[in-house]
Amino acid sequence: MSYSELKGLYHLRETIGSGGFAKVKLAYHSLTGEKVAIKIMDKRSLGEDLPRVKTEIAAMKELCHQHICKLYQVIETTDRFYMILEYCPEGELFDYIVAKDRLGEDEARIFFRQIVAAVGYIHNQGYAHRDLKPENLLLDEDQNLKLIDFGLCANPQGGMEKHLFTCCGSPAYAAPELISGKEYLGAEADIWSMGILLYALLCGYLPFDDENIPQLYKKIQSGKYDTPSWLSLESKELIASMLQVDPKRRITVGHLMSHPWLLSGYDISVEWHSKYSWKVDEDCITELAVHYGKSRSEMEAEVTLWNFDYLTATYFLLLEKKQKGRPVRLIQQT
Ligand SMILES: COc1cc(O)cc(Nc2ccc(C(=O)Nc3ccccc3)c(OCCC[NH3+])c2)c1
Repeated sequence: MSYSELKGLYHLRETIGSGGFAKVKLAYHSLTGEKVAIKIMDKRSLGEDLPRVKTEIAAMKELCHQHICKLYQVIETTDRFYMILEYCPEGELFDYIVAKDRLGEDEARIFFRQIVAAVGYIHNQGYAHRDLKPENLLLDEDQNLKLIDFGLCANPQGGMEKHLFTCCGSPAYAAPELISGKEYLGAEADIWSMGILLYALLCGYLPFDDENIPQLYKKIQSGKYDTPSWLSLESKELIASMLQVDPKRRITVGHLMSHPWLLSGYDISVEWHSKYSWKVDEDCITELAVHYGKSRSEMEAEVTLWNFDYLTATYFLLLEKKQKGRPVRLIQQT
């Protein structure tokens, strides 16, 4: 494969993941030398999943948060989509839980606070993820969680969203109202999935599980699950407040943020605001202006178009370098 559209912009390395209609390759951004992940999708094999990609790209352009995997650039050609994404080398939360069997409350709390921060931000931006599960939470090099795969996300104010369930994902994380095909709100379904996630973190297995799908649906709709002895009273209460069959009785992400279980050991509620501001960083603008031989105001005007082109990627990756204490410098191209 040539991937000629990436030539000179990114140095492609090995494939680090391949799923249904996508392949993810490791790459280096040539101007900063920073590592990125490039998700490559062939339009032909996408078929009816093509709208999912457009949904995801539109959402990712709006969602910029420390616990959401960052989209740096989008390249669309006649045959392919390329999404240039934040590098998350420590794998999936799913594998992390399996490797440790289950997490203690303190470690689970660190991760769950990050998940609540990401979902709180998404809901505040008027979105719902709708496919929350440990496979969609990756760990970056600092062991921070990054939420990925917004292919099923939607505007939670939407009413009867199309019953997407049949085409994807494992039902084990799906809310009862989603399964019964009733009208549902994405934000409420996300809270249920977070309950399943917290249970999986603390127990190492799922509250509702069955190979037989109709049986699994019955268990989910019953809302009955067992709580192992090692769970504290507070964690049981928190899980119960999310795994409410009636979505109107379910806790909201706003109340989650100041729930006693999430606060214990911390004196501040979950900080869900994005650390990124759309206000540009002066040092990065200066370095870009020097590199491209433009004035700072010209450079700032071009960057703040946020075209998710190579310039957007270069700006965000320069900002990453600065935040990691590396020199805010571009590599002079020979
Ligand atoms: C918005 O972020 C998204 C959206 C999406 O649809 C898919 C992904 N997928 C990603 C993103 C990054 C990685 C990654 O950096 N992996 C990695 C890097 C170095 C070593 C090992 C893995 C990614 O990896 C896929 C394989 C991991 N199960 C997928 C992000």
